Amino acid sequence: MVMRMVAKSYGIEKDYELLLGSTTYILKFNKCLNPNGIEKNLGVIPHRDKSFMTVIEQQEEGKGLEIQTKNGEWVQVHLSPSSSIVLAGDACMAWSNGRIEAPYHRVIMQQNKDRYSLVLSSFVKDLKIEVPQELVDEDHPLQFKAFDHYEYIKYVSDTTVEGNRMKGAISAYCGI
Ligand SMILES: O=C(O)CCC(=O)C(=O)O
Ligand SMILES: [Fe+2]
Repeated sequence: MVMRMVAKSYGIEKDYELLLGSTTYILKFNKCLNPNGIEKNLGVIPHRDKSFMTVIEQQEEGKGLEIQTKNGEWVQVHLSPSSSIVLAGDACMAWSNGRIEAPYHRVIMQQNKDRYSLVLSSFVKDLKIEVPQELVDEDHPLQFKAFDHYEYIKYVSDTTVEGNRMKGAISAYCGI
């Protein structure tokens, strides 16, 4: 829904519909353990999602998820149990020719209890992700070559933890 609106505003609905036809989803149940008094314990390491899009629901109201701003500051995302947050992943950033930023995020544990969240991620299967022509012009030269999403995931997992932490993994993989 969010993506459909974004695609419409860029005039690339047809390209988006094509991707949607090849989209698969993975639902992950995430548990971060009680930090047992350790202040500001890291729950999830800073990363950019390797998915196309991610939707996060946090079980309880509270702090935890943080997103890094362009000037390097970490800001807390306040999520109520009835709301979700939509994050763009690396694949969406590349597809949009860098127009849609995949946020660098992490989870910081600040309460003395386990934290549960539901993470729904989308991936594009059996179709190369290619920047729509409409998003390339003199002011916006092509930034990413066409790529296979699952090959990209394989590339990242082959480079182990380092690959997952790498902020610029997608640029290293298919950047121009
Ligand atoms: O649990 C969360 O709120 C975020 C988890 C996350 O960033 C991820 O699984 O990629
Ligand atoms: Fe994430």
